[in-house]
Amino acid sequence: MIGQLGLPIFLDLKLYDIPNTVAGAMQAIHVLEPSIVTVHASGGRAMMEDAKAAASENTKVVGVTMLTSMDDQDLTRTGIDGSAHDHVMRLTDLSREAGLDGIVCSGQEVKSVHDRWKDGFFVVPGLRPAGSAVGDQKRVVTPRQARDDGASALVIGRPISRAADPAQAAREIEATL
Ligand SMILES: O=c1ccn([C@@H]2O[C@H](COP(=O)(O)O)[C@@H](O)[C@H]2O)c(=O)[nH]1
Repeated sequence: MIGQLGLPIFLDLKLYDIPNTVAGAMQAIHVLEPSIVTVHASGGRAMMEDAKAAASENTKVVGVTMLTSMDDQDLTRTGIDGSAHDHVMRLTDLSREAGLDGIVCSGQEVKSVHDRWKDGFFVVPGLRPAGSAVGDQKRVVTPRQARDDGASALVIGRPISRAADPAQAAREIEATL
């Protein structure tokens, strides 16, 4: 339906599997002609290389670095030492080396990511307009902050979908940009 409306399709599949399986999934979605597909950067370089190779020519493949619902402490609990910032930078570099088009990161890192990858495509979720409920997100910034810091695409879910008047909420956010 979205495709029939002529709107670009963002498939946030967050693929995370061995290279052969991820490549098969990428081939299976050719029919949808997605503009953007996500894979987990922590799946490794070979997986990302094969994902990109199997994607349609017009599909941007972006690597999810570290979920915006996690902070430094959550990262440590997964067995990874160091800060969220450092982890995102490491996975950004790996995504770039693998030939991806860009990454997914929080608005707290997008300025640094943009500084080291000038022509990358950066998807930023975890966005909250001032005063709106944070919910399960931990690394949040406002949509305006993310845009000013170099985000290519803003992902805004519940502040719009759970608003009493979603269309009005979207307009109010747009007015801040
Ligand atoms: O690190 C990530 C990666 C993806 N998401 C996705 O973005 C939206 C955010 O929804 P909100 O309601 O605005 O929190 C959701 O679909 C997530 O799966 C993310 O939040 N963080």
